[in-house]
Amino acid sequence: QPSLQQQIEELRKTLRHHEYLYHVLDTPEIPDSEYDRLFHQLKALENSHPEFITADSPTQRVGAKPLTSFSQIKHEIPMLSLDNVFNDDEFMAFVKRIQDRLPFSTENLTFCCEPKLDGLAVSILYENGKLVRAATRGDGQTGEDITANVRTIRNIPLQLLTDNPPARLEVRGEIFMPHQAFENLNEMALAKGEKTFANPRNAAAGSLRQLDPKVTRQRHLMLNAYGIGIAEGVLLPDTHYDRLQWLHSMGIPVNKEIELCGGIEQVLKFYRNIQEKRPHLGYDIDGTVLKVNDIALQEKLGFISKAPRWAIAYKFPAQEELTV
Ligand SMILES: Cc1ccc2cc(C(N)=O)cc(O)c2n1
Repeated sequence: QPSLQQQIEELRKTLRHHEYLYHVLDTPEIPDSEYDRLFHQLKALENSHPEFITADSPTQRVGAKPLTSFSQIKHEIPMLSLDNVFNDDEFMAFVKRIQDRLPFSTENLTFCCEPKLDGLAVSILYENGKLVRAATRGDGQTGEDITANVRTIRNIPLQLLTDNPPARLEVRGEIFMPHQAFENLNEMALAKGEKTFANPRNAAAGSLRQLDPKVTRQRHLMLNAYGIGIAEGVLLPDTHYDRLQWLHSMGIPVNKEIELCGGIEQVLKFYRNIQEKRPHLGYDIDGTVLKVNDIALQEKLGFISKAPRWAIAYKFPAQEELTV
């Protein structure tokens, strides 16, 4: 007969596994009713033995009580924004500037290409695999502490799914509100005579800046990771794409449209392909993000005053207000 603590730990492990399957892989193996049964079993055990409750338990997603204000967080590594291009020629000029700065002829530079989600950039810090802090990008140097709100977002793991987590790992990503959640939110707001949001990005921003996590929890936000900031006690893969796959393997959600493109033609093909898919992705994007895949090259290229030399956002032409 396993001890009470073993039963609790076993239930937590099972629930984390099913959260990962459902929220990150989109491949649930049990019906929601079974997940709820396990969740309530854990909740009951923890309620009858509160001394065993830990902050990283799946039951601890919603913060205790609302905050009265947000504290500030200084980013140890600045969160920079991206330079933009708006047509093929400008993109090709971007690539040429890169090639002029790299010694060898880089005819076929490999780019890691992804849709540019239209949400809010955040920083999420894991220490020894446990989510300890989350912050908005803010002005790039200082952001707001939104840890309690981020903990309520279902596809963000409270604990990394790995047996040997890095001492410190800062995940950077975009938090967004899918179209379905946005429509439901505005429908309910209308029904209650409350104000509606103009677009999913504003709705996500408003939902993250809630002082009461119980409100944030109802907003069905999602994260897609796009990079790594602080990384201590771990040897990172040496390409951007492999780093994203590594995050994904530990339970961090990554956008499934991301792919590697060798050379300008393939990148432009990716851009047009995402533009075609845009109307039915189920969430707002405002372009693509194209990054030199090789980390050593990224480091060689460095940053211009405010943005990396090694990455560019190739935006879509401005569209009349998105009718979601
Ligand atoms: C470096 C950087 C900065 C902002 C970003 C923003 C997005 C985005 N909005 O999806 C994706 C990225 O790969 C980004 N990468």
